[in-house]
Amino acid sequence: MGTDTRVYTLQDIFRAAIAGQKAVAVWRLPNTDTVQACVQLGKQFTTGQPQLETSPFGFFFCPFQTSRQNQNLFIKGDLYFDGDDLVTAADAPAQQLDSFLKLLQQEQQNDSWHPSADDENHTCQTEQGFIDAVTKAVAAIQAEEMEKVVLSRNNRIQLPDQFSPIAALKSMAAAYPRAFISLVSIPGVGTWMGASPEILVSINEQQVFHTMALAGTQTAVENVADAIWRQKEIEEQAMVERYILSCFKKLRLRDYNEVGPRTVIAGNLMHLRTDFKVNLRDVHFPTLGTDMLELLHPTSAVCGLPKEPALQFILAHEGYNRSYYSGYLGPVNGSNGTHLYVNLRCMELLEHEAILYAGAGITEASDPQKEWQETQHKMQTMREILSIFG
Ligand SMILES: C=C(O[C@H]1C=CC=C(C(=O)O)[C@@H]1O)C(=O)O
Repeated sequence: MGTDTRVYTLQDIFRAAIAGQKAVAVWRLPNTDTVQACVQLGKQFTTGQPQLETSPFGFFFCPFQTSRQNQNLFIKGDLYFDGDDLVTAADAPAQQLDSFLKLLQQEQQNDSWHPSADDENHTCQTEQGFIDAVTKAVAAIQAEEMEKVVLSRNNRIQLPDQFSPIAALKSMAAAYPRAFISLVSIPGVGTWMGASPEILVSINEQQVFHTMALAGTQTAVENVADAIWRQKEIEEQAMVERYILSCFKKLRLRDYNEVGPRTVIAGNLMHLRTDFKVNLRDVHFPTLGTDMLELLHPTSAVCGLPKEPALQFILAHEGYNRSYYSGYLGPVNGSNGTHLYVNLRCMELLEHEAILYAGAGITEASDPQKEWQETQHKMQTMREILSIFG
């Protein structure tokens, strides 16, 4: 790896990536201050099932369900920005690196992004459509076709004239210190930003594997110790826990540490969360990250339980393509390890509009109107950021 001694800002790097038609990912891990970024110089982004242990450094961006249109993507870290320095990978293609550095030095002024294509993918469900789907889901659960299903929707809103992706990212980082903050922009694919509260799979520098069961939602109270949870949310979260435990069981892994459920804050909301950790050095299970990722996604926090009937219900009744919402994203084999988060509390950027995404866990005790309200509250996480631009 080589280090360019000139001082660049995150904005310089993002703008150069957009001007040069490069894929770029920017992220900030929870409870840290450093905003990191990586840029891929080549044009091949599609990848198969992520293999975490053997992957080069980069950033995965994977959909809820893979299809021809929504593939697993990988932004290889040809260039890495750690908040101060720009570092080049030893195998970065020399010619493309040269052109990129020229673009950087020219100081691009344009605050744009690789827009998502404005197609039928972005049809939005009406309030009545969502409520009808929830009503059908409750009936299907009562008929014992499944125990839980997560139904979601999207909503298009006009982007403010002054909108800037890097300014929005910085606002997210300041507003949501406990969230995983991200901005991903890929030519021909689109641009997504979000503030996720949910780890899917993470492996830190000490080789500690971490996943979590996050579910149950209510608006935040000042003191989390005062939070009172209804039976509905307790059961909803317990199902996610049960699902994670079933994945450990499939891998015959018994040596995990479980803490929770406890109440956690996520922006304007609170959730119930149970953390599961495994010391990979103790269990001698080097592929646990890859194996769990394959088993976990999509978890019952975004799909349902049992997984298959819940998935079929979603595909039949949601009425739109989730695309990369409720997929997963994050850096792999970086200086802080591998950190894949569920793509929640997010939005997709078209040229002049943002598409906000949110879902809610439906159980037999769900009230359709309340579930609609819950998706409104979840969309507030991104609305809040857009409102900063007036
Ligand atoms: C599906 C979403 O949230 C999940 C994560 C936490 C709580 C959830 C819930 O209470 O329904 C969802 O399972 C979303 O934010 O779009």
